[in-house]
Amino acid sequence: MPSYKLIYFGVRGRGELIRLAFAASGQTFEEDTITFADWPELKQKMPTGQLPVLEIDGKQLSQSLAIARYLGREFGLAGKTNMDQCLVDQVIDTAGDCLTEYVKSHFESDETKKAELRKTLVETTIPKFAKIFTTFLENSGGKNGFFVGSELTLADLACHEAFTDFLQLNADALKDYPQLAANRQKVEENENVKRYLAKRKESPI
Ligand SMILES: N[C@@H](CCC(=O)N[C@@H](CS)C(=O)NCC(=O)O)C(=O)O
Repeated sequence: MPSYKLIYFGVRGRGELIRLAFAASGQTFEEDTITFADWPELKQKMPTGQLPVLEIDGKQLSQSLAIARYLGREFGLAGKTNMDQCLVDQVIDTAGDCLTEYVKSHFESDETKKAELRKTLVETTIPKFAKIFTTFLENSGGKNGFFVGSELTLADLACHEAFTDFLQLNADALKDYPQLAANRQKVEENENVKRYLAKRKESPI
């Protein structure tokens, strides 16, 4: 078994799909949580000058989604066929788009602009993504409430993570999307994920 070390900040952010992939697979990994005070020095030593970085037996991998997909393939969460992998990937990349939108408001320092960005997120962006994910759920041929195949994949984990952000802005964000709400529940019923979520610290991002 290789040794895994995830280097990231103490937030969910772009590290969380990686953590969820480890958690769902019951795989152990070490976490090196970087403080913002320590970051400028460490930044120089990271391949892209950004985090997350996953070290596998000391080899450094960058780019959160490349890392998540690698782990997905290692742990059987990536989809079984080439087509299934693409169906999983379209959900992962859409969840990445969700995060990109969410962080715009999160890191906005002007309170008036922040409120405007949040209003757009709640009224327009979140419903738009909820519809896209629902279409994926309907069209990807998944069974048992999962996006792809008949078991949990990175697609389910990525959508769960995107809505962890969105539900903080609007607790009713899934009210009109029953298939998505049911998919979220399926993820949370996974015993490994349930254990992980029960211990996870609250984080705004
Ligand atoms: N495309 C990269 C983006 C990585 C990224 O934006 N990392 C941010 C944290 S989420 C970071 O390292 N920020 C600190 C910096 O750029 O100095 C990925 O998905 O890993």
